[in-house]
Amino acid sequence: MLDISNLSKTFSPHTPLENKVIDNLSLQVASKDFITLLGSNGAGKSTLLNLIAGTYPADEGTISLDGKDITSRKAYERAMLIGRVHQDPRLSVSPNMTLLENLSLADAKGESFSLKKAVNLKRISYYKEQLAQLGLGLEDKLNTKIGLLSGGQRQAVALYMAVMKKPKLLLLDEHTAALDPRTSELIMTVTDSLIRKEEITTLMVTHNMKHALEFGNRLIMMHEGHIVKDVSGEEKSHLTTENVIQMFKDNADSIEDRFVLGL
Ligand SMILES: Nc1ncnc2c1ncn2[C@@H]1O[C@H](COP(=O)(O)OP(=O)(O)OP(=O)(O)O)[C@@H](O)[C@H]1O
Repeated sequence: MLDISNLSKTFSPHTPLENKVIDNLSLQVASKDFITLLGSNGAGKSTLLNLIAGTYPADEGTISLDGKDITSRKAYERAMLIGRVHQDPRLSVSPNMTLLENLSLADAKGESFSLKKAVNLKRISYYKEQLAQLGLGLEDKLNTKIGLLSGGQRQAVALYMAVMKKPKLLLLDEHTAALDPRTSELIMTVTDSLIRKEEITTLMVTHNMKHALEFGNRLIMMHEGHIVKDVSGEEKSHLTTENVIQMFKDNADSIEDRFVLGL
């Protein structure tokens, strides 16, 4: 489904700051896989997601999605196939626009439109129905600017917008990290139910070990631009936090406090 082959990326090449962040990485992701991606700071997790999304090009290697080679496609072209939610909601939604305007824009993704034309009043009852299922009271906030919503509500909107057009792939980059623990749990529940409902293949970067264990069918650990551990199915379902801490000890230089705090 997602086929990454011999991918490499070096920042600031041929300078004293040269940094090979992704090093000949290959990864095959099956349709409907939900992968939790762990790794220490600077392991290359966000860079991998950025390369998949086309934020910047890879130096070497290929990426194909659903049988199509997307390696040289621009980010906006890939956005038709790939939904994305970041830690910072401002990267996923437009805070100065209302919820309705944001949803209308996401709904019109890939079409030429003016905002006035794009705000689809006929869709309001559909949006309300869908938003009500998220259980965060968003169905009554359609005319509220996104910037005035709570952090959890914003991330729920970002998630909903990311999956609205049924992307082939969903990339989640620490999308609950800026939320308080209770809201983070709530957004993970919403995330899991949207992924299951829409059956979307997902890669989720997280520093929360509990989430990495509880969600998804496959867990990958990265270190220094490599995949150092890849556990799936039965084996993943039996993993414990102690196992993951041991994985860090065996494969990474150190384990940071924020991983342990995620327990
Ligand atoms: N656009 C960029 N230009 C230069 N260096 C970058 C760029 N993006 C990332 N890096 C560097 O690449 C390395 C890997 O960064 P990346 O954000 O992919 O790591 P990560 O595994 O997501 O880490 P974290 O868990 O801390 O978010 C870091 O040393 C970072 O400073």
